[in-house]
Amino acid sequence: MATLIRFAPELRSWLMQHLDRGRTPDALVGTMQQRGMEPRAARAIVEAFVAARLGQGPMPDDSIEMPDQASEPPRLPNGTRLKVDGRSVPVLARALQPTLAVLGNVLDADECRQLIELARPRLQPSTVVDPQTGRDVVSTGRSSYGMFFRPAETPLIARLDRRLSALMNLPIENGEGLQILHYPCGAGSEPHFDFLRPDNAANRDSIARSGQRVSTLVCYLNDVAGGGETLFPETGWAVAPVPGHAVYFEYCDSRGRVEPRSLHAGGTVTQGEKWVATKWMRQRRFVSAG
Ligand SMILES: O=C(O)CCC(=O)C(=O)O
Ligand SMILES: [Fe+2]
Repeated sequence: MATLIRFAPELRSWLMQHLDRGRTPDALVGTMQQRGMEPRAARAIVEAFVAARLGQGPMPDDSIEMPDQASEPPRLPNGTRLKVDGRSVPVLARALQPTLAVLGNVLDADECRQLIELARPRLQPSTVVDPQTGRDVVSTGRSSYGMFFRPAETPLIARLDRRLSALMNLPIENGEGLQILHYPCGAGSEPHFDFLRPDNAANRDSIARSGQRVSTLVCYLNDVAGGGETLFPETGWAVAPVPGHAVYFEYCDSRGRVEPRSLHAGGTVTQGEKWVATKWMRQRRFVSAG
């Protein structure tokens, strides 16, 4: 069941204008609440406009449908400790909306070191998909280096694929190959979403094969002398890159609705260097383009 919420044309143009100017969804919801709108309705309206701008649905005209049911429970299990692969993984911090958690003891020191050494000779400048052409171009904002392991490429990778998918509470086959990123001093990444925007053919094909990306686990592999936090500007969180720890976040529900508050960035490394291993999970079995 859903409730139809109607709104005035003035609200529509006010929202479009302020989203164009880069105001955050939270700030807009806050203003609408101050002007007397019910919080859940305000959030549903703003989310519908944000989703439409991300190519995730039609631009609302004068009404939206607000689902009556509460939001879905997170995929990340409850509790302060997760038991996975014979280890006890503490949940050091957790937020519900959006689902965001800092996990300890995800990788041990030897695993971190091995991942860096296996990846080092295979690193390439990071690329982003050009929204106009759908082609990979070397990113100017990111200025990091990266590589992908194939799923279960070595016994170590197979073990980590198993452990990380168990932590993320999804079948191992839904996982993309583990990605390693290296940020030299001065590098970082621009605020971005990990879900795929269907505004180019490569992303549309990828979503058709494997479904949307639903969750991310970024594992920190080394001690960063300065900077390099993972930043979530919509929540105010800055997660410190502590070796062996990881930050986990979810951004797509079972109906394919994406979470704009999952916006995040790799803060600039101001001293030393930063290495991470990223696992992305899909709605269904991951089938690569090749
Ligand atoms: O480096 C980080 O902290 C974030 C990495 C990231 O956003 C990604 O791999 O998608
Ligand atoms: Fe990301």
